[in-house]
Amino acid sequence: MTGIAGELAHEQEVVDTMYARLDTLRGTTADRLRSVRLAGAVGTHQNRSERDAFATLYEDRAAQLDAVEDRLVFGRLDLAEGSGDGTVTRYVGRIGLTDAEHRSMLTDWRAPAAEAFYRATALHPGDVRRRRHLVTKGRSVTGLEDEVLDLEGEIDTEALSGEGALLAAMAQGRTGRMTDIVATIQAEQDRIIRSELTGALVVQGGPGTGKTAVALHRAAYLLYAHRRLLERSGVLVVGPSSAFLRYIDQVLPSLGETGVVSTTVGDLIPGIRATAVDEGQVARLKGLLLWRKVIRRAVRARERVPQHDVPVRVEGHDFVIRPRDVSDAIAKARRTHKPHNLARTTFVRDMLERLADQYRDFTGDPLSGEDRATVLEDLRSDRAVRVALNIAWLPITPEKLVADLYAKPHRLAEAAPELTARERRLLQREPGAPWTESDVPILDEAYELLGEDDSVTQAEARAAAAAEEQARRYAQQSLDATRSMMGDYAGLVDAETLAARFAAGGPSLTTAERAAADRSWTYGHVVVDEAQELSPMAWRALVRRVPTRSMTVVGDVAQTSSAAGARSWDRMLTPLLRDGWRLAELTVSYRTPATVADTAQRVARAARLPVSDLRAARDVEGSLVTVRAGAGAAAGTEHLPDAETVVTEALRLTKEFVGPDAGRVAVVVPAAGVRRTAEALTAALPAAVGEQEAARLAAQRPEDAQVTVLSPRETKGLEFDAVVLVEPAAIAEGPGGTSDLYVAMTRPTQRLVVVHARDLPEGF
Ligand SMILES: Nc1ncnc2c1ncn2[C@@H]1O[C@H](COP(=O)(O)OP(=O)(O)OP(=O)(O)O)[C@@H](O)[C@H]1O
Repeated sequence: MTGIAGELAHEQEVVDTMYARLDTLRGTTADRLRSVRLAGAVGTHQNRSERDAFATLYEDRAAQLDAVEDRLVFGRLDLAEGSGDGTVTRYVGRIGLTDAEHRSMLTDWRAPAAEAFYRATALHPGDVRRRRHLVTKGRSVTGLEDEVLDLEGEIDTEALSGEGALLAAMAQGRTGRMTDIVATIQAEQDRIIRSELTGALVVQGGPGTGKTAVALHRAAYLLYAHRRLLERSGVLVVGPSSAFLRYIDQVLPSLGETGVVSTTVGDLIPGIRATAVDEGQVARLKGLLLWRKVIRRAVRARERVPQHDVPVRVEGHDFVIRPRDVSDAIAKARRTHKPHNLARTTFVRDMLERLADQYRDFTGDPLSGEDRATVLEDLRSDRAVRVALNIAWLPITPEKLVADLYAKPHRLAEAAPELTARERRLLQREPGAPWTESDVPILDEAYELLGEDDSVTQAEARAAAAAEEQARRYAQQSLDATRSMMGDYAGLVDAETLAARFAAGGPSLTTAERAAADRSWTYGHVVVDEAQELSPMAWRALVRRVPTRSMTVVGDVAQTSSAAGARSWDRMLTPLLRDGWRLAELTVSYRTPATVADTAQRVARAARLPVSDLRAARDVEGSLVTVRAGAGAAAGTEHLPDAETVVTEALRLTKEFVGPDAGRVAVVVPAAGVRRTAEALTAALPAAVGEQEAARLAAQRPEDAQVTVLSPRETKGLEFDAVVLVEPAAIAEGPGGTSDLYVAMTRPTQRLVVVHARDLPEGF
C-alpha cells in the first residue's frame, strides 16, 4: 500500500497498539479493584482504611481510563533529530501511556513534550517537521491532516492549526453538553492554558472565542502540572448558573479530571440557598464594596455599652453592670481580633471576673480559688446577668444580622449612612423573604465577621490532625511498599494525598467533597467563568477562598448584563488584586459564522459597548436571515412580532438542524414573551415533525432540550446550531440592554434568523 491508504493503515496499526495497551491497563485496574473489594470489611481499622484508600485510587484510575476512550490518540509530531535528516515520531493523546517496559508510547496533551503540537507554526517551527492530526471514529482512523512546517515560502501568520479538524469540530451538531477541544486547541489558547499558576490570569475575549473551553482545559492542565499542590487544596470552578454548570460538567471528566468543585456565587455558602434574583439598582447596590463597612457597623451595633448602671441581684447579693466595665470588656474582646461570636467568650469571661471582684470588694475577703469559681458559676447561670451581657454583646447568626438590615429600616440607617433614604428603601424586604444571589457575598461577609461557634469543629479538627499525622506516616510506608506494584500510578498520588484519604475515612470524602461542604475552605486555584457579571462584593467572597490569588478569570466586558458587573477589568480587579493580575486576550471566534459575528459586533459597537476585536474562524453561507413580521395580535404581545411567523421559522430550523442525537435550535425572546412562545411552539410541533418526534423532544430535560425557548439572559454561555432571535429592538431595551442582544446574536454555530416587527437596531 502506498500514499494515503498506506499512511492510514500505518496509523491504524499504531492506534490499535495504543488501544490494546489501554485495554490491558483497564483490565489490571479492574483486577486490583476487585481484589481490594473482595478483601471486604475485615481486619483492623487501619487495614480497612488502607483498602478504602486504594479502592478510591483504583476507582479514580478506572474512571480516568474510561474517559479517554473517545479520541485517545489525536496527534503526531515528526521532530527533527539532532542536526541530521533523521526524525523521531511522537504521538499526542488524552493521557500518557507507556508500554510494559515503561517506554513512552503516547504523550499526555498536557506534558511539556506535547506543547509543540499546539504551538509550532510555520514561522516558529522549532524541531517540528510535520504535525499530523489523526481523525478517528471509535477506534478507527478515518482521516489524516498534515501540516508540513519546514516549507520555504510565504507564511500565513493567521493560519489555524489543524484547520480541517477544527472546521469539522465547529460544524458538528450541538448537544446540551459542551465537549472538550483537546485535539484542536489553537496556539493563542494554548498559551493561556499553560500560563503559570501564580497570580490571577484574566482572559478577555469576544463571544465564542473559547473562553469557557480554555478555562476548563487550563484547570485540567494545572491539575496535571501541579498535582501535588492542587489535589489536596482543590480547584473551584464558578459559573453563572446551575444550567451553565450542567452544560460544562462533562468537559473535565472527559479530560480525566473529577476532583473539581463547581458552584455559582449563589451556592457558595453550604446550607444557604439563593432562590431569588435581584435586578438593576438593587443588584448594583448589594454589589458595592460598601457592605464591608455596613456589615462591620452592623456587627459593632451588637457590641453596646449601656447608658447607665444596670443593677442585678444574684443569690442575695447586689451587683452593678457598669458602663465603664462593659466598655473595657468590649475593648479587651475586640483586641482578640476574633469574630464577634467567638470573641464573646472573652467579653463574658472578663465581665464575670469584674462582677466577682465586686463580690470580693463587697465582702472584704479575698476569694479562695474555689469560692471564686462558685461565684463565677452563680453569675454565669443567672438569667438577669445573661440578659444584661447579651444586650451588651449579642450572639447573632449571619442570616439574622443580614435579614435585620433589610427588615428593620433603623438598623440599615445606622449601618449604612452612605446610602440615600431612597436607596435604603429599595433594599427593604420582609423578614423571611428568600435569599438572592447578591445576598450571598453579603452573608459571606457576615459569616467572616461573626464567625460560627466552632468549639466542636475545633475539637474535631484536632482529632483529625492527629489521625492524619498517623495516617501520613503509615501511607508513606504503604506507598513505598506498593510503588513497584503500581507501575503506571507513579506520580498520580503522593503520600499526603493517600494519607488524606486514609484519614478522611476512605472513599466517601474526596477533597472536592470536603471542600464543597466547608464555607471556609481555601482552594489552590479558582476558575471564574462569565466573570464580567460578578459584583465587587462577589469578587471579595471569591478572593477570600483563594488566599494565594491564583485564579483564571474569563469573561467579556461587552457581554455584561448585571448592573453590578464589570465594564472594565481594571476598574473591577485592581482595587482587589492590585498588580496581582495579568490580562490575556482571545481574538478568534470558533462558534459564530463571520457574517453573524460581524453584524453582532457592529450592533454592539453602535451601542458603545467595550467590544473586543473578533475574527471568525469561518463563514457559513446564508448564516444571517432577517424576516419582517406583523405585530402580535394577542394582548401583551403587541410589542413583539406575531407568534405565527416566529413559530414558522422555528419549525423550519428544527426540521433542518435537529437530528436524533444532535442539533439544537433556540428561540430567543424578550423575557415577557417566553411562556407564550413556548406554548405556541409546543402546540405546533406535532404537525410539523410528527407525533413521535414531538413526543421525543417534549420528553427531553430542559438542559438537553434540542428545541427550546429562552430569554436572552438564559442563553449566556450556551450555544445552538440555529437561533431564531425575536425583536432585537425590544431585547436592547430590556434589563440587560444591548449586551443581552449581543449575547443572543452570538449563540448560533450555523444560522441566525432575526424576526422583527419594529426597525432593527443600528448596526444591522
Ligand atoms: N480550539 C477549538 N477547537 C474546536 N472548537 C473550539 C475551539 N475553541 C473553542 N471551540 C468551540 O467554540 C465554541 C465556543 O467556545 P466557548 O463557549 O468556550 O466560548 P466563550 O468565549 O466562552 O463564549 P461566550 O463568550 O459566548 O460565553 C464551543 O463550542 C467550543 O467548543
